Amino acid sequence: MTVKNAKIIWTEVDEAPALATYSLLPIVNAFTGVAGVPVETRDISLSGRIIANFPENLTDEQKIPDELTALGELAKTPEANIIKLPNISASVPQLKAAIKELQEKGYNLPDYPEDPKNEAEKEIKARYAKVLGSAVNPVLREGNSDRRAPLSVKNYAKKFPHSMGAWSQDSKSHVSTMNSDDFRSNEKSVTMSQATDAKIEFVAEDGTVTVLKNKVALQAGEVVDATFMSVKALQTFFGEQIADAKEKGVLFSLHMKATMMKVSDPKIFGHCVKVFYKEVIEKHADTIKELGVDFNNGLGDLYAKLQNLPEAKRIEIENDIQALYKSMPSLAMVDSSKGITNLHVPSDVIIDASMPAAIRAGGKMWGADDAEHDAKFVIPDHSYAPLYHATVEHCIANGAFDPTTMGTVPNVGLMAQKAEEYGSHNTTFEAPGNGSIRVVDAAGNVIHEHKVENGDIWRMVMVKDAPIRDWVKLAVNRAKATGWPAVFWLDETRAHDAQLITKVKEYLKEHDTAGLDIRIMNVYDAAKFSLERMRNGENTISVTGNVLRDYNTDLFPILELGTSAKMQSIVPLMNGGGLFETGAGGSAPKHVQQLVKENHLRWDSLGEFLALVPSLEQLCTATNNPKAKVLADTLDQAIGKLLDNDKSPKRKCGQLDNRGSHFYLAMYWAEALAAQTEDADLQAKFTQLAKDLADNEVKIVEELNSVQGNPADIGGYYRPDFEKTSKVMRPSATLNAIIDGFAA
Ligand SMILES: NC(=O)C1=CN([C@@H]2O[C@H](COP(=O)(O)OP(=O)(O)OC[C@H]3O[C@@H](n4cnc5c(N)ncnc54)[C@H](OP(=O)(O)O)[C@@H]3O)[C@@H](O)[C@H]2O)C=CC1
Ligand SMILES: O=C(O)CCC(=O)C(=O)O
Ligand SMILES: [Mg+2]
Repeated sequence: MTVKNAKIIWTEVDEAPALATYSLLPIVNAFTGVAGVPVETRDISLSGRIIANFPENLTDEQKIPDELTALGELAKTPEANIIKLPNISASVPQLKAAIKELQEKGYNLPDYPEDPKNEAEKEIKARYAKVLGSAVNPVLREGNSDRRAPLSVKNYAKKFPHSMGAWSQDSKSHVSTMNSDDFRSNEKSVTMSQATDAKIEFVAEDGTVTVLKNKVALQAGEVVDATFMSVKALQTFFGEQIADAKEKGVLFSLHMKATMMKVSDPKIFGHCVKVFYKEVIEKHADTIKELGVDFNNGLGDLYAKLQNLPEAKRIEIENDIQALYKSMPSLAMVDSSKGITNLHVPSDVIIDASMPAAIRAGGKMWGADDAEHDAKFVIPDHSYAPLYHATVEHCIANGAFDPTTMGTVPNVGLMAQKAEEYGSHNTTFEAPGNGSIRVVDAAGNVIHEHKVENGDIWRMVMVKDAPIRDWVKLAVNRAKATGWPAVFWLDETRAHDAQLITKVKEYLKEHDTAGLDIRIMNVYDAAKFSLERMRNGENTISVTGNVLRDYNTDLFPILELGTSAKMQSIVPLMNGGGLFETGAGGSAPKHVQQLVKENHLRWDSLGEFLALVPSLEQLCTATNNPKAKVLADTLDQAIGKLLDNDKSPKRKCGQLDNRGSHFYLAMYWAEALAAQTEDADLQAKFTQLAKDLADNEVKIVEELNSVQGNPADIGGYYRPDFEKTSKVMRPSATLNAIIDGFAA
């Protein structure tokens, strides 16, 4: 069946993947163009989304339509064929920086009102809230996730193993987590027997009722949880962990997901900053209040606002901060040369990437002395901390993993329709006082109720029935396709998981599971089981909820492949169609800094290459265009050759980088198209291109590599200048002439 308007949508995003697109997309367009495969771009970058939300302030030329909302709608239809590159999930400091850059570029945008004073400012803040945090992925993810390392990629890691830091059996590194009064222990969960419109209310101690959320539509069969983090317990926990890190002589580090959990986690982060810097904050309480410092934005917010003080006062506070460090444990650093600590910005240390990086490095993080040290990894809530606890424990006992012999742990993740915690932004609240917070159905029955204290972080979390059923199906399919054990990481002693286990058992009955090894294990046991098998070279599918989907798909690939950029990430959409995510990593801000400094971009576009294959296959089916299938098959061969010949970008300036790897992909792809005989027309067209690229290989690589070593001007960070960036990302006149000539 052909699908109307079928085309491939390539998303324009931020930072390193956006820069890579400047080089890669002209090549992709040239190849798809001659095969009649339509590829269109949509701007869902942070700056693009900001611009789209304030049309009335802008000139016609500056305006951008709301592409994200349109793509969100598209993702609910069978036509969807979206290649989704990683984008910035902005913290408040990043959002403010992006607004400032746009203002300087002549966009008449309002400042971000941190503390709105009137209705107009409240409205502006609400509009900016739409682009804050993880605002893109949950909108597009209308399906569950299938992330894995293709065999060719696994073989590449075996042939060209990445470095792994050594683990010592004397390592003092460890995970610290709460054991009571956190989200995990306070959780209550039910499965709705019928649909209702629920309300969330705060009932003060004097009985006054305040509505926190007027209407939450709940479906029959939906799993609905409520829980809270006690702020008193959290503060006590932070105090204890700071003292313990000092006593054990390890770095203190905090690992949160303040980007995706944009309401709860910045608050938890803020409490940690306030406990760590308590002495200074108390001593200068009046000044800090006057400055309007918001510690949820990190210590960096204090440093930024100190600039508004008279010099003597500023220096006094800065000196007090330095003096405080003498009595505190050393902090893990993000950039020791610039004095940026783990507690400076809530989006610098993001747990899914930060914990695997530390584990890969032998359980170490960087200290202020620019050396690696053992660390305390603080992960306050204990729902998912056992994953890292088990991994650290396993590595201390058994040493680092060996990429040449280890097995693989792919993931089937429950993600669709804003599943679980990652969809809870609109239903997370700070308790406005002492009392209780309750969820009440349309008939007035209480679904959940918790006694809370002022400032406690309460949230309601939902997952719908249809995504759960689809997730079980996907897990069974993957187990059948591989013959590997599939483990549902669910804990019968956790309220939410107990509801899910009932459903999983029910939905498994819908499939023929004879001969399959399907298990249900809690997080710690599942991690231990998978790690042990992985060490023995055995493969185990992890079937998890949304948070562990995120954590596992960075942790295991970073250990197995050195980076999650080499993952294949497919989201079969529930209404048909596909979302093809590129890798499982982020937008790598460090890579942009390197490009700007020395014109070397080490971003690996393998994720983009891998995403394009199933996207082309889907387009072939949707449009009945067999040429798209030929493109897909030959691209797959080209990727294999690229890996085999190790033409992936290297890390150091002067070596082959992102641009050079794109050249090799083009050459190998053209060669494969020239060699195939299925489509004579494509064969004829690509034979000359393959020859032109091969004949000029030395010259092109020389042109691409010789520009490196000097600063590169891309005319912006959040909204780089198109012309300047094109020039930087397409520096080979020879390659450009060949590709543009072919496309013409
Ligand atoms: N799907 C999405 O949209 C996602 C978006 N994000 C966003 O990305 C930003 C950065 O997040 P962060 O947690 O630092 O994670 P990143 O994955 O961006 O960075 C961690 C490190 O991973 C390595 N890496 C990741 N992708 C690649 C690649 N394609 N090629 C080579 N190396 C790669 C780099 O390591 P090295 O230094 O060794 O080169 C990089 O510095 C944030 O704004 C975050 O919100 C994060 C995750 C997913
Ligand atoms: O949306 C985000 O902020 C990050 C997504 C992410 O880390 C993931 O899906 O792996
Ligand atoms: Mg992630």
